Amino acid sequence: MSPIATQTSRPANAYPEGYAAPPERKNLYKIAQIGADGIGPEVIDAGVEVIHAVAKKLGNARYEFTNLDWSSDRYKKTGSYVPDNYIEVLKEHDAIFFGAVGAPDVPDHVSLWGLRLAICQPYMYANVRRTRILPGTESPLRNCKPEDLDWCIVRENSEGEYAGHGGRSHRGLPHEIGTEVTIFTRVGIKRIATYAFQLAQARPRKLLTYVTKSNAMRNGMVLWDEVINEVAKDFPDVTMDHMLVDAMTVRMTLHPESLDTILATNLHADILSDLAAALAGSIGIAPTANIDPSRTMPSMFEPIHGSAFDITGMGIANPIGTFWSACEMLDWLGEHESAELLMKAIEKTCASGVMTKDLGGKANTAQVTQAVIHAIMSS
Ligand SMILES: NC(=O)c1ccc[n+]([C@@H]2O[C@H](COP(=O)([O-])OP(=O)(O)OC[C@H]3O[C@@H](n4cnc5c(N)ncnc54)[C@H](O)[C@@H]3O)[C@@H](O)[C@H]2O)c1
Ligand SMILES: O=C(O)C[C@@H](O)C(=O)O
Ligand SMILES: [K+]
Ligand SMILES: [Mn+2]
Repeated sequence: MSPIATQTSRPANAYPEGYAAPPERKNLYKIAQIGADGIGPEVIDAGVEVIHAVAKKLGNARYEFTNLDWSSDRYKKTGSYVPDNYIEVLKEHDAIFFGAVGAPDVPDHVSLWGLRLAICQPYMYANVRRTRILPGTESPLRNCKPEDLDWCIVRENSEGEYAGHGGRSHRGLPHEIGTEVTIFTRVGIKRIATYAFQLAQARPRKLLTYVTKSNAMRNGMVLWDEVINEVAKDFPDVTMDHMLVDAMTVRMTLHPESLDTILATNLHADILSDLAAALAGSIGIAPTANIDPSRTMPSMFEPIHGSAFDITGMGIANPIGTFWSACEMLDWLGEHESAELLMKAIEKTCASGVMTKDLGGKANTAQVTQAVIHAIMSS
């Protein structure tokens, strides 16, 4: 167990700029809008509204959204989530603003691979997931104050347990086999580790905890440990420690203040980031940035949650995770002032008690959206 570091100030939405030059400011940004399934379109429509409000307030840039119908409905009609030239279509945009994919009448592995993974897996190897306890909201952890939980999880987004390798044989027989082959490569580990160190370095505490399971998993996870320790030599100013993933769940719950930047594999970070969102109050608040650090592809921004069949169409989905994802998008585009304005408006709205049911409030999606827009316009 590592020493418990003390909290400094709240970090800005800092992204490392070590791979590609920061983008040039533009007057007009083209955004691919993919609400997709379930509550996805509900929260993305709300997100588009607040981005337009930010643009109106600051008058520094405009945002043009291309509303793409890539979804399970499209799949059911045409047999495909995306058109054949989907990468070319996306490349005409500066960023992708994504809701969620998954429908009750399509197998989840078909929908996920048909859309989210088709876009992110080959191109956006860094999945960045920040977590904080927003003002006016509460952690389910007893005595956990907002300053005790301020994390940035870096999830490997291209390989690992979700590489898509494996197969099925002897179908339907008692000795049927299914394999899910985990792929770890030196290249894949080195690039995500470098990214995570740069991100940790950009945050005030300069503290990186990396997570593996290199006791039971004795090949690929040991390669992770080795490569991360090699990369660490280039970042002497970053304090690093290591956790096995099972013990990490305990540390997140009992010593949240001891963590800052967290690096983990595709599967481990998928699970730990949902846990992080819940420990900060709700899965409905947490953002995701799927980043291509080379800026060859537009990066994709989405709330951490899925399509939430149980509340679809009720107008009660929490849009904060989507708004925070919009902040991440604006920041990645280089519109730092816009990102800051939107984050302040989110915080002000939560602090005023206008919140959805998942956070213990009474407001619906539209009321939270209007409150955030009001906070933007009156700032
Ligand atoms: N990135 C993605 O597109 C993504 C992510 C996760 C799950 N999924 C897909 O979504 C579908 C449902 O998955 P699931 O149920 O495991 O996870 P989920 O995130 O959709 O829902 C889990 C629980 O959290 C609640 N919830 C989620 N977002 C909320 C919000 N904004 N406000 C209030 N409550 C919210 C839901 O009502 C549900 O009770 C599946 O098809 C799954 O594959 C997609
Ligand atoms: O892991 C995925 O790709 C789906 C979902 O669980 C997510 O976290 O985005
Ligand atoms: K999502
Ligand atoms: Mn997930």
